[in-house]
Amino acid sequence: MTTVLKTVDLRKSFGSLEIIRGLTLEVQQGERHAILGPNGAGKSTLFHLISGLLPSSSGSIWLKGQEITSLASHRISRLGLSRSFQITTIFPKMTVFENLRIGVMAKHHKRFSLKLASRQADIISDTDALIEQIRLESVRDNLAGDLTYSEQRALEIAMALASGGDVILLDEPTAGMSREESMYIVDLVRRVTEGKTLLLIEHDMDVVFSLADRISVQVYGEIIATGEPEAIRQNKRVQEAYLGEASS
Ligand SMILES: Nc1ncnc2c1ncn2[C@@H]1O[C@H](COP(=O)(O)OP(=O)(O)OP(=O)(O)O)[C@@H](O)[C@H]1O
Repeated sequence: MTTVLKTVDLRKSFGSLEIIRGLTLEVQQGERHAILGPNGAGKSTLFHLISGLLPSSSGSIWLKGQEITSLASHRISRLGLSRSFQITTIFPKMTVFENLRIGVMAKHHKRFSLKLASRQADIISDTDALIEQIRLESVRDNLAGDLTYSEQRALEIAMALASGGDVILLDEPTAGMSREESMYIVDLVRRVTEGKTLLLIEHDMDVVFSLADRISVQVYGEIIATGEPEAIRQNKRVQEAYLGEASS
């Protein structure tokens, strides 16, 4: 097993409030790893630290063996880490194709050696391949703002994939969805992360237990347990801290 992403004794304070409190996490290459935890546990903050959106107060973060703790987010992205946001980040007045083309262009602009014309042809075919992958061909030229909620979330996931990263961070991709919509997203996430590494924040137990190879439980800024779904389900500390609370 190769560790692809790691945090070591990570801490983050906002003023005098410590939100991430010595958090150590290891994500293995190729796994789908879910972070489960109650509201306010600091899960989104953890993603902001890993993706370079916020600086950490102390501790370290490693991607593919390279320390990324103080790197800017665009440099972390270039090393192969892609993320989606809990808040919708698509452009509503642009079409599905135009939205995705922005992400794809970011990837292609790294390859300066290519001639402009062939680069543009590549951008179009990569964008269409992505649209096919998320099965939004029928709404390719519709404005993103006119899509259904679950289609918008699918587009958002595709935006995270567009930059071509092989370590994908998704923050609550099924938030606010019906059961049917959630299962559509679960199926989509499973397909599009095939062969990649996924770190996923998710509240929905059914989603977590059907998608994750391993689960880490985050409570008050710390990981209190990591393991395979069944071991997490049986873990007494987890039951007391989270699962008990969730089912009450
Ligand atoms: N920029 C900030 N300044 C001050 N406090 C913040 C900031 N960002 C987050 N917090 C606080 O940190 C705590 C953790 O927030 P965070 O969004 O990381 O939790 P979460 O586990 O993702 O919660 P949820 O499941 O509700 O999204 C919250 O109490 C929040 O108010």
